Amino acid sequence: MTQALSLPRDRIKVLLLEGIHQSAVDVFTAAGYTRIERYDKALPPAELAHKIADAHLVGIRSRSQLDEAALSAAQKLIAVGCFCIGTNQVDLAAAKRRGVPVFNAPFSNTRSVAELVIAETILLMRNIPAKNTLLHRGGWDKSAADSFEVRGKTLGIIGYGNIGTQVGVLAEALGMQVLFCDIENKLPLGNARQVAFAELCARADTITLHVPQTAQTQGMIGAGELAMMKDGVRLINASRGNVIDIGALADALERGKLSGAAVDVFPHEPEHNAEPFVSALTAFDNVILTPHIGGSTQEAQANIGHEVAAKLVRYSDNGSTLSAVNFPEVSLPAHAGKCRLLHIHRNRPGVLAHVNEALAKAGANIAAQYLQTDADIGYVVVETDSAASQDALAALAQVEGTLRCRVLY
Ligand SMILES: NC(=O)C1=CN([C@@H]2O[C@H](COP(=O)(O)OP(=O)(O)OC[C@H]3O[C@@H](n4cnc5c(N)ncnc54)[C@H](O)[C@@H]3O)[C@@H](O)[C@H]2O)C=CC1
Ligand SMILES: O=C(O)C(=O)COP(=O)(O)O
Repeated sequence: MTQALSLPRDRIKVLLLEGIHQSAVDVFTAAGYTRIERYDKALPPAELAHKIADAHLVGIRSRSQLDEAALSAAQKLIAVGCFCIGTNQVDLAAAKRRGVPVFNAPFSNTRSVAELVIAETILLMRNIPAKNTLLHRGGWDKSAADSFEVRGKTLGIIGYGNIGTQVGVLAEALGMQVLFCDIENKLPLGNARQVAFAELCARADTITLHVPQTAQTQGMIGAGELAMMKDGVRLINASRGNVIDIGALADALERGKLSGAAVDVFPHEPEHNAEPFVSALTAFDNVILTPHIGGSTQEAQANIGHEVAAKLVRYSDNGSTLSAVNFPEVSLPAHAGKCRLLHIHRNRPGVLAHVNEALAKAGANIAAQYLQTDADIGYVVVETDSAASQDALAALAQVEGTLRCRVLY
């Protein structure tokens, strides 16, 4: 698919879904992007395909599925912004094949998730969920049985990335011992120790999951893994819903293997606030259930809105792909007085020579050139004089292997 775009900002359609914060709108508006369409929920597939068809910049959160079908409906798409951390809801390879970079906010809601997890660690160690429910029903159970301080207890963190490390630091400040597992060797913060999964399970009083959704993490906690954990363990999942086998978790809770759990993410989450929530876990008073709000704080949402909108504006205005999750990263200076041509192509031998030939034939004088490639695509940015830019763009669009090209003034 080849697409040449050269649009004034007020004709670029920005589609924002899932209640993205006003801060994003403010960034777009201040930058001159006034054609903004906003929805406070995710759209069902047919409506999404319809709305995305003429969108140039699309902003989503964790709910909207930008799969092959949705992306193929998005013929004008320049870039996608995930206004969250996870990008598993986007077919990143399909976006890349179309020359569409995807951005996210890799740490704007990290602290919010970490604070929730620490709060849940304390509440679970004190058996507050079941006690709270009992009082709401008119009961009273004043007892210290099976209630513990977190001080001196062991927290096991699975996935020691941005969130896992924050949780670890906060847990140590409360006097907890921290063990963690990760597929990578990680620098332990404070007195945390990286251990094998079996050791973490054997020693942790509370286990919290902070892995991304990948083929490897799907169902990574099932009956076998739960059996390896200490009797009476507390389990927290604020990562992704399919990381835990919910049937196995419900079974372990039923048998009293676990003293409690806190779950923020589910294999099936309601599409919107009016849809009922159905889960085997609603049967357990000792389970804290939250509606995927780990990152839903005013601070996080305002920061994310600002951060991701700024990345989309920067790419749209000057071609910078810095921190794109599926694209060669190019950080570009401003291009005052020059016009900038962006060319995204399949990474095959000789493409750059053809790009330069095309530019030469169009009479474009190259003032600066930037190139980054990965195994699949190449991204070339060329600065030239504006007189030749339309001819140069037309010539670039003809280069074999072109995925997208645009001109920026
Ligand atoms: N509940 C919520 O509202 C939120 C949920 N999340 C979820 O939390 C996840 C983690 O976020 P971050 O810490 O920012 O990500 P990150 O990428 O900084 O850290 C993830 C860590 O997990 C490790 N990992 C990957 N596969 C693993 C495996 N099979 N076993 C053990 N470790 C593995 C990685 O090496 C990395 O250290 C996100 O991908 C997202 O799905 C993020 C924000 C909010
Ligand atoms: O940041 C993430 O990955 C999250 O899971 C948060 O998703 P949300 O923006 O609340 O839909």
